[in-house]
Amino acid sequence: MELFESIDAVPDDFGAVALTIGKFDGVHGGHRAVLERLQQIAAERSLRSVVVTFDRNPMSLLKPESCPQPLVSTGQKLERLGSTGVDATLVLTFDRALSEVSAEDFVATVLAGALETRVILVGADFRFGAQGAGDVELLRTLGEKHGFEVIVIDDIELEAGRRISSTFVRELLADGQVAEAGRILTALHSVRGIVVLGQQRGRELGYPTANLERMPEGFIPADGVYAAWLVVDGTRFAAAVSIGNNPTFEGVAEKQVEAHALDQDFDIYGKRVEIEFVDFIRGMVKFSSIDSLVEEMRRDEETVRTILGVPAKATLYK
Ligand SMILES: Cc1cc2nc3c(=O)[nH]c(=O)nc-3n(C[C@H](O)[C@H](O)[C@H](O)COP(=O)(O)O)c2cc1C
Ligand SMILES: Nc1ncnc2c1ncn2[C@@H]1O[C@H](COP(=O)(O)OP(=O)(O)O)[C@@H](O)[C@H]1O
Repeated sequence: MELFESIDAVPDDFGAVALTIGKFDGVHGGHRAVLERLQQIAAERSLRSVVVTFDRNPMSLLKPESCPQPLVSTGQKLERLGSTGVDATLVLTFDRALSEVSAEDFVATVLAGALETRVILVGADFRFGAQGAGDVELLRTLGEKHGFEVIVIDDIELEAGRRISSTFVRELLADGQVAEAGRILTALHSVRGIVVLGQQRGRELGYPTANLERMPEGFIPADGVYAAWLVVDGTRFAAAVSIGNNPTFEGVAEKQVEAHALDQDFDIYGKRVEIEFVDFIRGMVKFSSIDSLVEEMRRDEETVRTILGVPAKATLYK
């Protein structure tokens, strides 16, 4: 996938395109269905398939108090978009200046200027331009002027009838339902960040944990214990993950996202690692003793083995 980080980066001879435009937060199943349709249309008409997206949620600038936490960072989003097979993604910096561009000027400079748009796929509720003044109707009118067709795509629904949306995935994650979220995302939900120093206690408990930096990439699921994969330098390790402020111990103010890789002993401080959530095991508990915490962690480890299909360590007889 080619990546353009501004309209100026699009080469003049890039060619005619079919495009879709949006936040694509999470690149969930609904997004993927749209991107498949986009690629079909592009192939039928010998056009290149392009996604136009933003470097942040426009709401973070326009209405920060009600802007939701993103499901994925821009980096994670671009990786996921790349895996869908689209030819290119144009990432627009959503700053004050862009927020003030009128609907007409946006179409003239981006869709009909930097890009040679022939087809655009949008949802029925698509809004664009300053104050969201542009709608599908206006886009159609502008399409006649600039020579592109507008195709409106229906909402993609789950079997249960609920619309697939980033909001739905966010609600599931905030409730710890990572397996269900993964089903809608069509990929495991993940967070990633640098491994930093924790309280240096894990090793003493028999469960060293790689603690992620304070603001990792990706939406942090509800506090609790999870079965997950810890990805280090491209290798996946089965892991028991804990999210919360370790209530058994006093004085951890910040929420910790930490992963214990089963059967491993490695030094991964300073590495950028990814945690892919598979299933929820239990909530965070304030134990009355460290022994009862460790006992529960042992049970968690066994549960992780069952969920991920990792056999128990071979017992060594001396
Ligand atoms: C599988 C697992 C389950 C955990 N469950 C709890 C828990 O229920 N309550 C709690 O206070 N801490 C829990 N923790 C977090 C531990 O308190 C924490 O890993 C330990 O204090 C080490 O912290 P450190 O990495 O900052 O040294 C859990 C950790 C793991 C790996
Ligand atoms: N199996 C393992 N899973 C996770 N981290 C491990 C493991 N074995 C060793 N480590 C290393 O030990 C560190 C965690 O040790 P710990 O005593 O919990 O200290 P901290 O409080 O800094 O997390 C990790 O950051 C990692 O570098």
